[in-house]
Amino acid sequence: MESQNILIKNAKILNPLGNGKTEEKNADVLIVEDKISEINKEIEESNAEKIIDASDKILMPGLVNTHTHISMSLLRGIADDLELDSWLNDYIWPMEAHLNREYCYIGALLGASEMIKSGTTCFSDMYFYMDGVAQAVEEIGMRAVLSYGMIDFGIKEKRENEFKENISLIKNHNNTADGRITTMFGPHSSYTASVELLERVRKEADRYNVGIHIHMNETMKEINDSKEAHENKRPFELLDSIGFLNSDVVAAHCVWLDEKEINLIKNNDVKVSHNPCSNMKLASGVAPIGELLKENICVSLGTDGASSNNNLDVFDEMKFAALLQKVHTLNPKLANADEVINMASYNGAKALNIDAGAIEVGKKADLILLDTKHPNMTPQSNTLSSNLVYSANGSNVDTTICNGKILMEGRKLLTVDEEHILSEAKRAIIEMKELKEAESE
Ligand SMILES: CSC[C@H]1O[C@@H](n2cnc3c(O)ncnc32)[C@H](O)[C@@H]1O
Ligand SMILES: [Zn+2]
Repeated sequence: MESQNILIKNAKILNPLGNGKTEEKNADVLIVEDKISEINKEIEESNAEKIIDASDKILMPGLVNTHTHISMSLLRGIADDLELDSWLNDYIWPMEAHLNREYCYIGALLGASEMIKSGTTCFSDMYFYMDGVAQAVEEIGMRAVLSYGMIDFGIKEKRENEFKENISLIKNHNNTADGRITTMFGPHSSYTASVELLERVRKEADRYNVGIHIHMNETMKEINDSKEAHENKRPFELLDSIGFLNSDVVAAHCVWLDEKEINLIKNNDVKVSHNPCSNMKLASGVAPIGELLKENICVSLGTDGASSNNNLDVFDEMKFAALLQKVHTLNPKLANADEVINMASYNGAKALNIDAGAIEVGKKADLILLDTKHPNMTPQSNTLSSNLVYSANGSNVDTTICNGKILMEGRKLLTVDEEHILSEAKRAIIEMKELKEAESE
């Protein structure tokens, strides 16, 4: 993709400050190569090859989705209204047995298209055939942190294979695609990965200087099973006992936490990815976000896969994050719009160790423009945060820019053929269903 200087004129800017607050200003923003190079009242037009008139638009950082299984977009709607255990064991894993590199590549293009169209510029993914996912990310132009989902169920040969897969992902793709792709280790959870696997993940993550992406404390069953299997230790206590916890760990879900585990998260600076839609849909529970924020723990937002959500729209996730805490605690002040905007941008970037998530000179130019000329964005609320969290949805996003390149403008995807992706995705899921049918005959 060609690099061009982009000048965004007359934008209403919403900038997360990282302390749970936001600032609003009217200014022009100049993008040079992959970075924001100037923010000023009036920037000279001759500085730019491309000018975007943002008079009726809100400019904010691209959203960061810190927990996805992007290729699961193919499995959207195949199993609804189930709790996690049955959903995974009876429906998802039997279907995933028929995945291959090509399907994961197509699923990733489908998921990435949906994300770009709803304002997400970066996601953290844990799945299979990650080489195919990396190819999709490279082509479509998003930023992503990729991990291979490691499951050994205590089987040594399986464990060796999981390390081979994740280490080859790191060797082939860490810091590639102009720095847009980085990698992590992805042990699925402490109920599917053995202690031996988790201990080695810590060592290898230190050796390769990459982070760790893991599901944690998602259901009450998980806590009970952990206590039974590991001398009364809850999942975070187990990970603490093997020296696993550190500031490079992104823990998805964190629904069922006791006080001791919240202290472990805080003291080890573990990053929490909150997934309210998935937690509600799988009836997993309500994460104690108020307690985490009180302890200044870095909470970001994730959609989880499109099969437990059932979309990848982080605007939905913001709204549900705010509403769920209010109805659960009967406190309308909890998870306010500013806090939620910070979770979806600044905190997500911090969790994934990427230099984006805010509109500041020197940051990566990962930015989105929302069109305010829509009935649901009119009249404008008292604050831009209120508009964006409570009124907006992903289809209000007009323009998506990642690493200084325009990926969508006027709602048209520029780097890929959307029609082709949709038809390929339909073909892939039909083929997978046929393979599954043939197997059960
Ligand atoms: C080993 S790759 C990732 C693995 O995780 C499965 N998955 C998707 N959503 C969830 C969830 O909410 N909890 C646990 N596991 C989940 C996905 O289907 C893959 O098998
Ligand atoms: Zn998940």
